[in-house]
Amino acid sequence: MNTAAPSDRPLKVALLGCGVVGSEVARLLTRDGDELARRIGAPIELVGIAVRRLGRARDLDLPAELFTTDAHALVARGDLDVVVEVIGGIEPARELILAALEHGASVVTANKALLAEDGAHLFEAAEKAERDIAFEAAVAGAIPIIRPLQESLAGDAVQRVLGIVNGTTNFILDAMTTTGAGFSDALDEAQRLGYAEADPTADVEGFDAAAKAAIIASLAFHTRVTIGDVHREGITDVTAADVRSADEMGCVVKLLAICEKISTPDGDAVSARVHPAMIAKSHPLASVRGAFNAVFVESESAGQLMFYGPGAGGAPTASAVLGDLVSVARNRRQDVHGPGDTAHADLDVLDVGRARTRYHVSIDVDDRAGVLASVADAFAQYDVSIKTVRQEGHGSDAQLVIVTHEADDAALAATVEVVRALDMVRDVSSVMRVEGLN
Ligand SMILES: NC(=O)C1=CN([C@@H]2O[C@H](COP(=O)(O)OP(=O)(O)OC[C@H]3O[C@@H](n4cnc5c(N)ncnc54)[C@H](O)[C@@H]3O)[C@@H](O)[C@H]2O)C=CC1
Ligand SMILES: N[C@@H](CC=O)C(=O)O
Ligand code: NA
Repeated sequence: MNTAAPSDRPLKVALLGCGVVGSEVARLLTRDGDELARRIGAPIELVGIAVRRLGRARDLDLPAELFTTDAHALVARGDLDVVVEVIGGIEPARELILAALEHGASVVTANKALLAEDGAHLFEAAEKAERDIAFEAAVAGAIPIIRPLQESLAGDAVQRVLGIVNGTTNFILDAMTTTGAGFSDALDEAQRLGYAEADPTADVEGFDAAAKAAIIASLAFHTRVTIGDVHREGITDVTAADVRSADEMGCVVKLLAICEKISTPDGDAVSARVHPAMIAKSHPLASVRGAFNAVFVESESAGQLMFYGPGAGGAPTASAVLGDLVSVARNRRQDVHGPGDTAHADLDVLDVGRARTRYHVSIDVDDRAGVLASVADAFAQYDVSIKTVRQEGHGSDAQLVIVTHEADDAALAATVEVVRALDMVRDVSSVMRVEGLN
């Protein structure tokens, strides 16, 4: 175990993974090593890079001896100060991080999937080893959001966080909205640009955003939220018609992560959900384009804050990784460690049915007398109040487009079931939540 407090000796760093993010970290670490050493107060030495295959053409000017396929042996050297994990996925990333901490290294990771599934275990291991685990890159790429939640807002009471936290899906929805691009062409381009996860299902089905929502909710509300607690819907069912309807209402469609603290008769609880939503063009999140991300935080004393910037891609993510590297290396040098985990609030996580928002519902109907009254009755049955209703098309193309006032998710879901069963209703073709509209 590396117990020595390094004062002037070089800090030894190992890199696990040399893909989109890892290769950019290695490149910047090599190029800017002297400047980073001045910022840390000690030289840094990249002592090893774990890769899956040796000999792959990598555009890096580094000696071949640095590369190894034995990541386990690398983290077990016993003389490392910092291990940077950018392999991704659950295993072997988890066992490598735990071994790194056990051998006395602090850890920097971009691995939201692992943090959202088993963060508690990693934080506990870091605490026991008296080392840091830093993960700014895990949420919203280059945007500083982890540190603001952990430190800058530590004296405030965060009430709600609304974010666009997945670059790939924002890139796809933006392309569908602005150029009319098809879903799969836009996804191919996002993959080519290095935004997508190794398996892009994680992006388009909302798993990546749900992992980030779990991390945000845990930090914002000082509690434990795992990915399994987050209601998740992806963007694969969003159609060109949804995008058009949103536009007609003065909205755009975005994949949102929404984390809220909710008062219940039994005390405070949290809710975390990820789903596509129509958001008013006047809302600051509506203007987030391409692979950019933004996180909108509402807190008691600060009011509204927005954090905005590049949310994905090799260089932006490497920026966050290197920021963490400097920070944990400074701590190593002084033999101290950072704030660690605060999950003392121990709040219940509410089912999505308890979340309240507004809805846009498109219903394909028979164009005949009484249909509007029957549909309105179904909404009234569950106390879902209608704000606007309009009819589009005629005859076999008739459609009712309803926008509701705020209602419980469970009440809306029950209403939709009843509407779907009406014999004048051919289909409920789209149900989408609406945010940020007055
Ligand atoms: N690409 C992006 O924009 C962002 C990625 N992240 C996260 O950063 C991490 C890395 O992502 P990318 O670089 O995009 O993925 P990537 O798939 O390009 O790179 C991962 C690399 O790890 C290597 N690898 C897999 N198993 C290994 C093992 N056992 N030993 C050594 N190397 C191994 C793979 O061969 C690959 O080269 C993931 O956790 C991802 O979620 C976070 C923010 C943004
Ligand atoms: N695949 C992710 C990468 C960053 O976290 C995304 O698209 O946002
Ligand atoms: Na970040």
